[in-house]
Amino acid sequence: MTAIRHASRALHTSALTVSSVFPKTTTAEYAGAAFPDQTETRWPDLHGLPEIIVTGRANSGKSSLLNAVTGRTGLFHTSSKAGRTRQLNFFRVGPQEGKLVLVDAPGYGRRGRASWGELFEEYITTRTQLKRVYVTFNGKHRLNEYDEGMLKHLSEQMFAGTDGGKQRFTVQAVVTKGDELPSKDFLNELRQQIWDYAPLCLPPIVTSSRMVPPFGIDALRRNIVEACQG
Ligand SMILES: Nc1nc2c(ncn2[C@@H]2O[C@H](COP(=O)(O)OP(=O)(O)OP(=O)(O)O)[C@@H](O)[C@H]2O)c(=O)[nH]1
Ligand SMILES: [Mg+2]
Repeated sequence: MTAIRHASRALHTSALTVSSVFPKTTTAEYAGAAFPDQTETRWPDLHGLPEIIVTGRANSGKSSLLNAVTGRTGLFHTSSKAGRTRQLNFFRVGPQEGKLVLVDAPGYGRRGRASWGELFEEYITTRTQLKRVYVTFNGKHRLNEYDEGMLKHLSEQMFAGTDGGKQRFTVQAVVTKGDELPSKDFLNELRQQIWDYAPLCLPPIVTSSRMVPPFGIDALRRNIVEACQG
């Protein structure tokens, strides 16, 4: 069984191209969830498909971003009220049994909850198929202490538990709500702040899920496919 899983993982990853994962009509389907406050977390078994997870402050536009990435409007539930996503939601993307998995996380910060943070922590420390963590920053706001804490923490966790210093996952910044960015200088400030706290964080991709057509999404799709090839 394990051998079959390894073989199928090799198949999944060898053929990854942007057009094979995200064709004009992208196949994306709900593949399970992991819930906070469980005595033992039950993780969806997705046969080792590569995964990426999207985190960020509550209401920063994570779920809207994933709708844009999959070309949907309501696949990922969104709300103008912070705290809409309350569990880790797994979505398989790509034809047949899927090529990769997108994971939508609850938000952190003043409007987040400790148990959501614990679930995220368990995910990033144990999920071996995790390839890249995407951290979203609302283009209207400066980083706050929660963002700084998350960036520092991810910088440590990237290498945690690996003897030879092998990186367990990479971290990519994404500026959301780019339609509301006050200025280019503000973006440069955000970029600098991110690097101050996470020097290895990949430079921000600027996006807007609200613009028609959405902005920066092709770059993000390419980035996701590249992350999942590794
Ligand atoms: N202006 C603008 N608003 C956006 C954009 N993307 C999302 N929003 C709005 O931001 C709000 C929050 O969006 P969500 O996608 O639910 O944010 P989230 O980070 O998933 O929120 P939680 O799950 O509550 O943490 C909604 O009112 C969205 O319409 C964008 O690109 N531009
Ligand atoms: Mg959400």
